Amino acid sequence: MGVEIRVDGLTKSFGRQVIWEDVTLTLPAGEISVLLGPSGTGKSVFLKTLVGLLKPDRGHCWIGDRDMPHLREHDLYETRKLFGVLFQDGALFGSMNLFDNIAFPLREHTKKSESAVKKIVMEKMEMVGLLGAERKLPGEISGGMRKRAGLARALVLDPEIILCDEPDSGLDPVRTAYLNQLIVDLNAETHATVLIVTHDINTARTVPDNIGLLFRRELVMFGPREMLLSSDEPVVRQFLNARKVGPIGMSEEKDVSELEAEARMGHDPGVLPPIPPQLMTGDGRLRTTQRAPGEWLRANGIVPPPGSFVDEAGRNWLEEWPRYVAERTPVGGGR
Ligand SMILES: Nc1ncnc2c1ncn2[C@@H]1O[C@H](COP(=O)(O)OP(=O)(O)OP(=O)(O)O)[C@@H](O)[C@H]1O
Repeated sequence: MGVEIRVDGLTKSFGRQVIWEDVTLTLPAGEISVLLGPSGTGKSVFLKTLVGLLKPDRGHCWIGDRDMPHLREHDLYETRKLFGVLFQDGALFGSMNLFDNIAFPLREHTKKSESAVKKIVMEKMEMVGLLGAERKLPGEISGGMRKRAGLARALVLDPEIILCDEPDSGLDPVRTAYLNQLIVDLNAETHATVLIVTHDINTARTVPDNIGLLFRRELVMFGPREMLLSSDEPVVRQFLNARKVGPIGMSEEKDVSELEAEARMGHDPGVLPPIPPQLMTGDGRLRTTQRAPGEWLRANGIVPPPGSFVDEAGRNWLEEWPRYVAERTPVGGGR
């Protein structure tokens, strides 16, 4: 079962450059969260700080009763084993074939026999669709395959927490859809707590239980997917709807004159598009952390935009949900 991560008052700077200040949020155990933000707002720095690769200036990051920034080297090393991290470029060793790359954490952190290592590596390679590519070098395969190999490597220690830094960058939309499905299925199976950094708005809108947005050195908002998808907050609205109108400009933020010009031109943020149904497991199983469509909106008295929760096949999930749940029991609970 995944673990909760509580981030409290986290602040990070490099020299005089403050990256973000006073970030406070809770990543609920077993849920999928997405972190968004314009380029350079420190999303990768945030992931590296969570896993203890970077030290914050101040603040806490609690994994259970362990506060990552304040652990001694040995405890930090041990706690890191709870994490599986998919770095932006897959971070594979160029001189090792895929099998050895994926086996690396097992050989490094466990005393498993080579036959046990082989069994786990092959299982994870099958999971990400890489069987048959064991002997290939990272330089001989496509970017999408490298991502999947990076993901397989992140999974070999059966992590409680999975951090993915732009898993979809450089992937075509079809491969992105497959990877998103893989992450949702994995989460259902293992109950790992997942945090994904992405620029892909479709991923952000459909995959997570929660969404957070970094902008202007702070966490503007973090909460349930439906809360951000129905938010009036200009930055959140602009980002989640990929619009030009709003506070975010080409070089991070627009200045006052640009915003005044937009106002004079009569640009308005427009109507909210329909809220899409959340991506569910590939084989129709129910995740234990899955919330009912529209649950957060109903609890907060918000009427969703017309057409919300209708999928590509025209099914309305607000109506389908009770029957769907009645036919299923939640899946997983892996460990
Ligand atoms: N080790 C480091 N030393 C100094 N500055 C750093 C270091 N790592 C990151 N930075 C700076 O921190 C800022 C945030 O970088 P980061 O890569 O986290 O942004 P990001 O939001 O992930 O961007 P993108 O979406 O483009 O990947 C950048 O200005 C970067 O130059």
